[in-house]
Amino acid sequence: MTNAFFKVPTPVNEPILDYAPGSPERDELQKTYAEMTAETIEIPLIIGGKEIKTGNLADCVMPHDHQKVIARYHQADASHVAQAIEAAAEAWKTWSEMPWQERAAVFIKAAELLAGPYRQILNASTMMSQGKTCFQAEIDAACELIDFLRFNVEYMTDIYKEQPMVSPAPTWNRSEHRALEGFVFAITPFNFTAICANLCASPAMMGNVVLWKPSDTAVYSGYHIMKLWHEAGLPAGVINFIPGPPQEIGAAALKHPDLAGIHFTGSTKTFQYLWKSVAENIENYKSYPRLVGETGGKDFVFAHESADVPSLAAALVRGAFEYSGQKCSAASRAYIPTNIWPEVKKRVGEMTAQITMGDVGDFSNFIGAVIDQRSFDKCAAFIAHAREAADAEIAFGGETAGDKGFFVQPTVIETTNPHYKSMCEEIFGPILTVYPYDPAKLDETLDLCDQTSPYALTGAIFGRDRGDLVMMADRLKHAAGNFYINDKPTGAVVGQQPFGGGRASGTNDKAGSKLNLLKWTSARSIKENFVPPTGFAYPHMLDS
Ligand SMILES: NC(=O)c1ccc[n+]([C@@H]2O[C@H](COP(=O)([O-])OP(=O)(O)OC[C@H]3O[C@@H](n4cnc5c(N)ncnc54)[C@H](O)[C@@H]3O)[C@@H](O)[C@H]2O)c1
Ligand SMILES: N[C@@H](CCC=O)C(=O)O
Repeated sequence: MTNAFFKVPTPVNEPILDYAPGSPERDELQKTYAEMTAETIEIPLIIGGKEIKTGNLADCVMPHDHQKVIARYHQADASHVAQAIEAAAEAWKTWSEMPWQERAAVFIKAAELLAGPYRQILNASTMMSQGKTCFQAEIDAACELIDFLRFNVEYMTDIYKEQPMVSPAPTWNRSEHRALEGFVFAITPFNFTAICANLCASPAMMGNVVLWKPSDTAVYSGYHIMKLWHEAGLPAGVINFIPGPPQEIGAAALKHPDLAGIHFTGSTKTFQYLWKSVAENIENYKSYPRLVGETGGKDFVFAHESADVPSLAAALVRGAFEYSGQKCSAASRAYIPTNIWPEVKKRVGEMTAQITMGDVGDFSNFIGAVIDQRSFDKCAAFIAHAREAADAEIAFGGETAGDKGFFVQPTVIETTNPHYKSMCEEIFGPILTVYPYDPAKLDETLDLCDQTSPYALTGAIFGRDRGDLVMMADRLKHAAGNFYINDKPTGAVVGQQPFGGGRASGTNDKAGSKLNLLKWTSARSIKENFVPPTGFAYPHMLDS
């Protein structure tokens, strides 16, 4: 029992290390990467803190060298889901009752471990399994995850501090926040180690227990996250790691009466499937499962003719091609006025030609490969379609090479048709489609941008005149949950631009914010009456 209102350490964004030649962080990361790629590890399930080997093995490979097996992981089946639910229920008894400051301490410690000894382990594992360059791994697996952990602890205390405004005498009104009754099912994508960890950590921080099904292409970094939680002192059974076939694991968890929430990031199609499954089972649950999903995007850059050409061109290249366009925020369609397009195109072409692509262990590369064969084939199909189309052409790039790694050259498609296939559909690869528009048709082109895709995740506008910027921002108000003015549409930072989109892009619960944490708690309003009435009659019933 402690008598104090604790104040948590004030969160600050983790500084991004630059990995310049000769820097200590570069040496350490290169050494860690070399050591980790030299061995093939075995990855068990982790249920109730115990390692479980099912014998049903699958491989983890590197996207830039897909013959290189870095791990063999044991896959769960429906029986392991049942075990994990049991282990989680057991852990819930103590974890959901643990004082908040003790839960906070686990995640603050995890942040410090990650800022220190775990930094290069998580960076190297993200480079190896998800094909990120050192810089892209650093901003994700190290900085963003540290920020999620530190800032969420602060947001959690903000939630707990909020109390009813009024307690008329002789009463005292109070609010308390309970864990959800049951387990949260965290289903995570391949592309951000920080997102995968946070989808588990944010419900757990609020006192919940979690079943975690990682993407089959991010099991390797996921396993290292589990080690981080363990070292930070997270009790057994709070987060249970169950990689394996999505349909089988999903079906077993989704129909269970104790499903209290789904914390998902991934494609729109998968989230819609999950939502439908919950709807079909709705009568079987003990409570209404909370559904939080951040999903696909078709993110845009829209330029006014007054846009600064050099910064617009740089934003297109970085926004579209960093991490091979595999950020949900990546610029994938652009609307550029015809009177500035020739100059923008020249600059984009010059920069694109300088992009280096290859093994991410070679720090001179700007990008690696796309995640897997499926993604490679999808990119190749979009490129082939553009080569054949009468209303589109390949302006730059367009080469692919899949023998050693899943390499797709950064590609710019130019189209005369604002509804051309790659202006509308999410690709999730290094392909940017540009529609040069007549500047006299600004108004209708803004409508096109707003209405062309079902998504509303990120978007950027470029221009100089404040009146034009205000008008464009207003017209595109619902087209993006993360909106940028004269900047690329990627690279949101926790504590600065909480992340998430609307329409088909998700429930917009803003990862890395109080809004998200509120989903993982069930409030109880308490009224205490110090002088309760002793009779039933109202004053108007009394004799005068
Ligand atoms: N909005 C955001 O914040 C955000 C962030 C990152 C990625 N994304 C989106 O994620 C997608 C790319 O990630 P991905 O390829 O890993 O997505 P995905 O939908 O293929 O997979 C996401 C997760 O869902 C699981 N899954 C798939 N089918 C399932 C089923 N039937 N039952 C249970 N689980 C199932 C997968 O195994 C994986 O763990 C893109 O669409 C991207 O835009 C969105
Ligand atoms: N938060 C990241 C995108 C996450 C999705 O993949 C960004 O803003 O670039």
